[in-house]
Amino acid sequence: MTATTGPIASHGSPARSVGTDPIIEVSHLTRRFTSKRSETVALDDVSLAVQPGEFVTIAGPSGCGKSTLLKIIAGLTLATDGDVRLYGKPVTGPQREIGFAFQRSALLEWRGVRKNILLQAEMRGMDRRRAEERADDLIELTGLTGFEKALPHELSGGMQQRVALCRALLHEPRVLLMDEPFGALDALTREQMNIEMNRIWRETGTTVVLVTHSVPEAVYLGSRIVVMSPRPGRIVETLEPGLPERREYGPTLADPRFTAAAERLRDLLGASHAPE
Ligand SMILES: Nc1ncnc2c1ncn2[C@@H]1O[C@H](COP(=O)(O)OP(=O)(O)OP(=O)(O)O)[C@@H](O)[C@H]1O
Repeated sequence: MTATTGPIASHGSPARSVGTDPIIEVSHLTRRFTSKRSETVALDDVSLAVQPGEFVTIAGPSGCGKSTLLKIIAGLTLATDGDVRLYGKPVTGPQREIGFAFQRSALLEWRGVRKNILLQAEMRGMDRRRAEERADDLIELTGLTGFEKALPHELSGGMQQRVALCRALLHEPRVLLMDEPFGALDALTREQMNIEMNRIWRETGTTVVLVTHSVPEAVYLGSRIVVMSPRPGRIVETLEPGLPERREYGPTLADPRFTAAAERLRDLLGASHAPE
């Protein structure tokens, strides 16, 4: 693992600016979906502050409002009540200054790896040369060198997710929102992506909020793990295992701080799955 220089590291050193203002601030958020026949309360009074440089994982049972929370932070859907601030400003519509990665990589089948990554630059009207340099740095960072022209169907699922990740990071967002980005991958590829994600987080200093159903993924990646209840989604507990930022996979999984947090998370999710 080599330290990266150049545009990738341009957020400055990946300093965790503890004690500064939150980069994301969610206050008393409620989201109801109302139709003629029913009303669903997806989120109920959720408050969460994310500091610059944190890696927050959000775990919770299916349907507890995790995706809705990410979409509200991104300004893709509005809250019914409550307030969201990103970079200190109220979120009132779609946010451009973030990266978003989904479970499905959503690549264009007829475009090669590099051109799929550069789509982000085209949509934003970024300076072409800067974008190309940045794309090449990201291709190197994510181990895609040699596959620049490969089409999505020629790539493994893990490689496709790496391309999607490069695209989400191309414009150097300070905040990256990820909705189950590795959920469709096999277990070994998922582990590999977790290891890479930890490295990319450390090397870029990006603030990450990642939604997951996986207990090991939540604890391995998160500097903080937010646990949600079944619908209506509320935050039931926040875990801070205190693991170092650099995490070798095997030793981390055997670390008592990891095992204790994983056990607690399993308990909370298990308890929240119990019939009412
Ligand atoms: N656009 C919508 N219209 C109506 N109901 C919605 C809409 N989006 C989400 N919901 C409902 O809100 C609740 C929360 O959905 P959401 O997708 O946020 O949950 P989730 O925790 O991300 O689920 P999963 O883990 O299964 O992806 C669900 O009951 C869902 O049916």
